[in-house]
Amino acid sequence: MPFLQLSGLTKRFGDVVAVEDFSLAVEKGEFVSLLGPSGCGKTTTLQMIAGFEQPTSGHIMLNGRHLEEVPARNRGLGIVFQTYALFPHMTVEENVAFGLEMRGIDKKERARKVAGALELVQLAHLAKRYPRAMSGGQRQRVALARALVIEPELLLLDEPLSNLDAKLREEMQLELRRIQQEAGVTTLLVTHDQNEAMALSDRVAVMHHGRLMQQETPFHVYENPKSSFISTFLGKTNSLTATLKTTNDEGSALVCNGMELAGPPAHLRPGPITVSLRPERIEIVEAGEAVVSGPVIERIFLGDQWLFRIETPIGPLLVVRRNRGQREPEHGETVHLAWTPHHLRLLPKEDEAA
Ligand SMILES: Nc1ncnc2c1ncn2[C@@H]1O[C@H](COP(=O)(O)OP(=O)(O)OP(=O)(O)O)[C@@H](O)[C@H]1O
Repeated sequence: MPFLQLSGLTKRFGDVVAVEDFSLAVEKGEFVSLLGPSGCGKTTTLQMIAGFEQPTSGHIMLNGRHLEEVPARNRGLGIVFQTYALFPHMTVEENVAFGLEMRGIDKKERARKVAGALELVQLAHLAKRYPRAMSGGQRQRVALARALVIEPELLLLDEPLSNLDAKLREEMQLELRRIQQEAGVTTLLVTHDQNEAMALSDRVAVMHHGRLMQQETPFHVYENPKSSFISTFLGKTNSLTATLKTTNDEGSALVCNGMELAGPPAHLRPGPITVSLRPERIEIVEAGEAVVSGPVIERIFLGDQWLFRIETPIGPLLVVRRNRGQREPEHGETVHLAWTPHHLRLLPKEDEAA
């Protein structure tokens, strides 16, 4: 039996179905992200696990116990919110010690555990500080130490890094992963930030309209999205409308804006489909090798990479190239593009409306 098992979890608020028939299994020590756009039901799912919301139906099992009947305070979970929720009148060590005090842990043991938790988040030197005299990143570490000090069976993180600026957020992502692995704690993270979910998680569970759409490793979800919603939500992609003409074990034939294209074998019926082509899969080639050609209509330098938008007969294509310090096409210059057919992902058309 998995360490955490959500089975058929559903939550309705009046007419609104916030979470629908959501099932997910998480193994001990695993880091899983619930990823999805605003309003897809991520927080509601976390709140049901935490015990702040009652499921309309479904079950939550943690380490062999049914959690539905257990009051929030007795679930023994570590929780970190976006706002950190530190006590402003308490020092860092008092904040971290609070949960232990509530549990009646004696002073000596408390001091030992607090020291260990502050060590883990690398804040031992700031134990006597007050939260107001700390940066956002440091406060976030205090919140983490406070959640981890009780040695929770499960750590729940609700958008914990979204109040930090971009650079600090990236640093804290690495930190969060290190801390989670060192503590070995099973972790569920709620985020709408695909980079964060990919950087941190063993597995990503993508949600849309209260439902679980796909749950696999970040690499697998990125490379093999099940729907066009997922392919556009996770990373950048070129989404093309096409018609699948024929398919067999060798490959498929597509028509996109009147142009014939070769694709990989498809598990779809002939007819309208969506084709996803990742920008980093498109190469700039010589005229003779081109699948499509067209002028550069946008050219953006991002330091480590270049983004180009090329006007082609199958529509504008986004192309990403690693900056290697070499000459890159100019605005208006005609470029020739190619890709291998098996890099196309053929997805059902209906998904777009979902
Ligand atoms: N207490 C509530 N009463 C009524 N509707 C609610 C309540 N809480 C959430 N909802 C609705 O349920 C849906 C899911 O909300 P939820 O907060 O779980 O989404 P989310 O994916 O976490 O979004 P965000 O990232 O914006 O917080 C939304 O349509 C929301 O308006």
